[in-house]
Amino acid sequence: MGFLIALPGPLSPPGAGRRAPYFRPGAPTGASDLRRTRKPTSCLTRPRRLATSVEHVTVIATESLSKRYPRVTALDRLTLDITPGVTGLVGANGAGKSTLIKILLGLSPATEGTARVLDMDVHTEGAAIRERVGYMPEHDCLPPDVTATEFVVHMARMSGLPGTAARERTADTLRHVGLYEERYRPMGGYSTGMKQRVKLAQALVHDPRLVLLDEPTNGLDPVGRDEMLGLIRRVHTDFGISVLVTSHLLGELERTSDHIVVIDGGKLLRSSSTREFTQHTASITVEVTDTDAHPDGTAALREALARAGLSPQSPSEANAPGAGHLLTLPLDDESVYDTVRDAAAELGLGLVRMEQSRHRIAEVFKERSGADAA
Ligand SMILES: Nc1ncnc2c1ncn2[C@@H]1O[C@H](COP(=O)(O)OP(=O)(O)OP(=O)(O)O)[C@@H](O)[C@H]1O
Repeated sequence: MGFLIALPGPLSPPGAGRRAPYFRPGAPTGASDLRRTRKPTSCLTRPRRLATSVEHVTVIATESLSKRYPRVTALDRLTLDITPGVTGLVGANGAGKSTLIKILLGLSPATEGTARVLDMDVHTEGAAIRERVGYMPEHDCLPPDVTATEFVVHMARMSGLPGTAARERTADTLRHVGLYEERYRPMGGYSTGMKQRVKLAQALVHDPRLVLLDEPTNGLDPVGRDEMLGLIRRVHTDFGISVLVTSHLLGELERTSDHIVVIDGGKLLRSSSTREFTQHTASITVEVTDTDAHPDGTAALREALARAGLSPQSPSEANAPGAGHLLTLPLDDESVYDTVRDAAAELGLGLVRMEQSRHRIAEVFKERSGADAA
């Protein structure tokens, strides 16, 4: 979905140009009040609204939400309850992620069911939702001849920020996404990673309570992905803004998200905390050093453990970097820890790591589809 950066004009969806007023309901609204009360740039320079006692509050709630196009059902009776924090929405291409975001922004009507965002009805309160929600579209949609500063200032002004505040908040936001040095260059010369950062900055500049990020790691190399995922995590931890972030890669969001929702063919496959997804398995992972006496310490330990009646294995991701130095062992009881420690000590090997293994999200689904096929 690449339809929206909220530029005014015929290409903008109805209401897309309405972004957040700078002041929250109940806050002072006049320029003189602004001068009297607070410095308008402070929001991105200090933690704000960190979710504490309101963890139970629902940020997004859908009930039996469906969207049918003439030839395809994009969403099929989807019921979700998303709380504050970072939520990963994972699904293959065509699973319905962008369709869900369009409905949540009040830009596309659902065929059936209901959806509420920040306790507002997407059907009747779309404009109010867009005032309080930031949105980062999936596709490249930045004007090439415009600098990042000009663009983000424009978006901030459209959100109702006065000129000076818009410029100051733009500088803060671009600094937050790591584009401060490059902010006066036309965006046509930016790399994909820089463009993604500008899109993130414009989603944040109006101080939203929630941001919807559609495939923010699209087109990025592994380092760029890691950096973007780190930035997204900080949007919540540093500023208390809730995040719904989509990806078609199952494992990508597990370090970034508190909660993971998986959809397939518009249907909900699973929604649970990342911790539940990646719960401990009943095995431990062990890593030891090599020594002069045992140049392959891992092999020596494997033999010693086998002699002690254990069944050491190579980890399931055998091709992963460093996997050749790891052993996994079934954790039948706590004595396994002692056996490993004693074996390593007898061989004179340093014990680098001995920890209970965790599921990877991808493994959970591999196991499940294996069970389904059986
Ligand atoms: N305007 C539309 N008219 C008809 N079909 C559509 C429309 N928008 C989306 N679809 C279809 O709905 C399904 C879900 O599309 P959607 O864009 O929501 O998926 P997605 O999970 O975001 O995937 P991607 O990351 O590839 O965009 C797809 O089969 C798509 O072809």
